[in-house]
Amino acid sequence: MPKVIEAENLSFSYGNESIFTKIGFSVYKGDFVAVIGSNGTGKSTLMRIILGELTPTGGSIRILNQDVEKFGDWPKIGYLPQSGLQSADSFPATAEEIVMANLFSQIGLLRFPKKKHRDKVHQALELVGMDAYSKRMISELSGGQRQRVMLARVLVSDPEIMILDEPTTGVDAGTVKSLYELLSSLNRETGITIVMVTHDIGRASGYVSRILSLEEGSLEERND
Ligand SMILES: Nc1ncnc2c1ncn2[C@@H]1O[C@H](COP(=O)(O)OP(=O)(O)OP(=O)(O)O)[C@@H](O)[C@H]1O
Repeated sequence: MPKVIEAENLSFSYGNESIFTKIGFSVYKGDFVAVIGSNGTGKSTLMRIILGELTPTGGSIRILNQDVEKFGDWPKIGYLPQSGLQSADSFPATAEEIVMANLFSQIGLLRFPKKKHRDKVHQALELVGMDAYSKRMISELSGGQRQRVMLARVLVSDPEIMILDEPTTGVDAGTVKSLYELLSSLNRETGITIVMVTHDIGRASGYVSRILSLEEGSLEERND
């Protein structure tokens, strides 16, 4: 399988605080990778480096065969940041609008969505089991329902790679299971590559194909 993310000798520091040193890993097309590690070991930092939001202090990172600083095809990468919409209590938008917002690069900011865009939004909401809530204000949804809407928002642009930073935060055990099942079936059926930061490896390990562990500045593949 081709490599879709490749890190070599990657180091990162915030000022004098070294977060990791000379780590290396590859993610292959169709992988479902869990990234685990204790609080503060740099998992979110690593995701933000993959996304080109932070510049490494050493080494290189390539995404879809291009150096990340030259990469321009960001619609192919879907990102669900940590605690995406958990605190959006007064956010004045419906579920449908939140998902649609991720299509504006295709629609054009000042144009109106066409039927094909509306259909895509509904398909994405249906995929995560939230189409019945499409007209609901996001502030009127539970934490788990918001997380599903955020996943639909990532999925609507048909990304090749999804980067999910703790997608199950604030989600009850039953919903966690169905979210993992959903991710796993998307991964198997569409071949989408998923990189997911999680603290919940106990439950996630049954669904993911590989586990990368970031501890004390080093990254290792776990085979359990
Ligand atoms: N903008 C920043 N400036 C300085 N230090 C930062 C910044 N962001 C994060 N840090 C520090 O870098 C370290 C790694 O943070 P990061 O958020 O990447 O960890 P994490 O592994 O995702 O943690 P958690 O599991 O708690 O979400 C932490 O010690 C954190 O305090």
